Amino acid sequence: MGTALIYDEEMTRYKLLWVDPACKIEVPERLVVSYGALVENGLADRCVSIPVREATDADILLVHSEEYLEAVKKTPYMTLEELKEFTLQYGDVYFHPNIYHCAKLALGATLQLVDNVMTGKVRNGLALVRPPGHHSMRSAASGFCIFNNVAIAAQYVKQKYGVKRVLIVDWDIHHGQGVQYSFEDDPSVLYFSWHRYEHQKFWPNLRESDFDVVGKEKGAGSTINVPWNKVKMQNSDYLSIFFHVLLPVAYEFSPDLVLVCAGFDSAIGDPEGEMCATPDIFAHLTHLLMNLAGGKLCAVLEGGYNLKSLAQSVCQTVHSLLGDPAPRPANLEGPCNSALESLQCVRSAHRKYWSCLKHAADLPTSDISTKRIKLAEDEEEEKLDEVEKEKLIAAMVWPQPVKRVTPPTRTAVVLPDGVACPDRCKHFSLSEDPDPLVVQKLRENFIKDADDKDAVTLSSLIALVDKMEKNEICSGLALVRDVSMAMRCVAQHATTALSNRVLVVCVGDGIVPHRGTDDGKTLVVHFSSKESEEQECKYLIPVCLKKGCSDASGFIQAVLGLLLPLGYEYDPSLVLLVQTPGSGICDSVWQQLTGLLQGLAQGHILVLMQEDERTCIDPTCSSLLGDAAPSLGQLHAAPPEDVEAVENLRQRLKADWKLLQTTE
Ligand SMILES: NCCCNCCCCCS
Ligand SMILES: [Zn+2]
Repeated sequence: MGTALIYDEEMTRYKLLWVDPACKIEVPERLVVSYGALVENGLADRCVSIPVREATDADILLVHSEEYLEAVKKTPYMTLEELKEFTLQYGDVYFHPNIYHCAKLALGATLQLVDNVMTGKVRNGLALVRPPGHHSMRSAASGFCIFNNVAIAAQYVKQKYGVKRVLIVDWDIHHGQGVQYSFEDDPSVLYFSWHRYEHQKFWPNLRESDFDVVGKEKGAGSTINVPWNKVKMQNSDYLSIFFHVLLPVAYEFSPDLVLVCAGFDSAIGDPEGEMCATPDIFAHLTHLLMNLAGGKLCAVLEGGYNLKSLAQSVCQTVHSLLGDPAPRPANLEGPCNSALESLQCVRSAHRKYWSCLKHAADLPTSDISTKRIKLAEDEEEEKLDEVEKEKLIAAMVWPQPVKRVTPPTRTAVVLPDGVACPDRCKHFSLSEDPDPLVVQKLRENFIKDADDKDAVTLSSLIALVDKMEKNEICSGLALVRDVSMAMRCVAQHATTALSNRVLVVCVGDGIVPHRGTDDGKTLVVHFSSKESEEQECKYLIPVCLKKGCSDASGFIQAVLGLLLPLGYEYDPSLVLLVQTPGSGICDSVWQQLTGLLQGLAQGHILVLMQEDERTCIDPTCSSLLGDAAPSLGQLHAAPPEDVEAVENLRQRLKADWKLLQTTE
């Protein structure tokens, strides 16, 4: 299934008609450069183009009041003076004779997107719209927003499709207070937002944007607010929140649909956010959400005011929606202290609502809620001259995102004779006889009993890895007689011949290679149900799960909170995913793991399985081909001893691996 792109240039036909410094950044060029970049990068053509429609009154009244709608309906006929007058009753927003029409198109575009995703016409998509929506409230416009596109979409799918649970991820740099107010007592809609806050000193300066506001009554726990109390947050800060707050809760919640308030003012260069996360981070944020809800993800444009980073971030998002491998998450370090403080506060505030956070630490000693009052007092701190600051931010530079091309072959498979090659995959075998020298070396190093078949298989694997290195093949699956031997052989070849870093993820109680773990060329993470005899060290990490990998909840929480942070910080050029017999892992969990790991190494992942594991071939290939993994369903609490084991491991390893930190 494809990716929808919903855009209409009519939404560029309104703009600020008077002087208002607070609104001058919200310009029609935001859509022009975003759509233009999608066309220029050949992305628009790869999407399913779906026409916008005008929202109806009924659509709008799902969230807004009749009196507000009636008032907005009058604006097309207002004079300039009347428009200014009408605007004064709201904050940081402006009206225009054509903005009501455009607001109906923005909402209509959003609903067209959710209709096409919910009916399976497409898997996911992006609605490129303005005016944005997440600040508008039941009876008020705010923050450039007229109708709350995403909040209405959530009510709409609940009503029209009987959707039980909707996750809204608001990665815009502002708090979508309008969305929060719509669902604060509604447990069926989980609203997650991070936002520049600076202890309530940043717009919209609301007390209810802080981490300790978690929802009301039945909705307690279904509002997650992550305040950024400093600017210049980076990729590591954003990923830490995904690994240690959003993803664990999202998997436990198990939404039927994911809506993204896709604001890109959280990217570097934006005058509003003043953050330092680079546009390619949205490739990963999107990818990390794409295995939820069976892949049903609707992204709706909110903010984004630096035309260059906005256009790049939009392209990164659409590349991922299309299934293109993400660029490697280069040189991540740990979250900064302020981010760590917010992380710890949010996890602490939500531990009584989410079993995945039950073991979260208490509030930090330096409880930041007290800072809110103190900072409010000393307002006189130096105010960098606005104009100077805007110049500095506009002058920010960052590397051009790398071109994201999908290799000619997406997935190659090495299978025993007589096993059919799954469709859409390419059967891989040696084009000519294996090089006798290579065979000789293999025999010396890896093959004890001189079984010629092994030599051919290993030679094929080496050739396959070489083609992945050249980006001719993206990913691979191989069924082999002896997975341990194959694992050691591939790891050795990749780290020596190709001087790479290899992340080896072993699932099951098989043997684990020790080579390369001391010089950091190989990072081995081994999930098994048995206490391991291996000596744990920085690059050899045994993860003992009592229930093994058969308990979906315990396993997936270990993947999200331990394996992904390790993998992203290690940033391998190849991922080796090995399933040894007896892992007990079920297909859907295996597919989630395979899907999530493809965010690493530009999607270069090689899966090794025992040759008699025939049932696993199709699910594994489906995931390697970029199909969304099936939803795991709502996850019960993970076995306490497994949670404990992962928690202890994280505490021990966080000195070496900063992305594992969850407390300051
Ligand atoms: N310095 C200008 C202040 C603008 N404040 C409102 C921002 C609304 C963003 C919507 S994503
Ligand atoms: Zn914003």
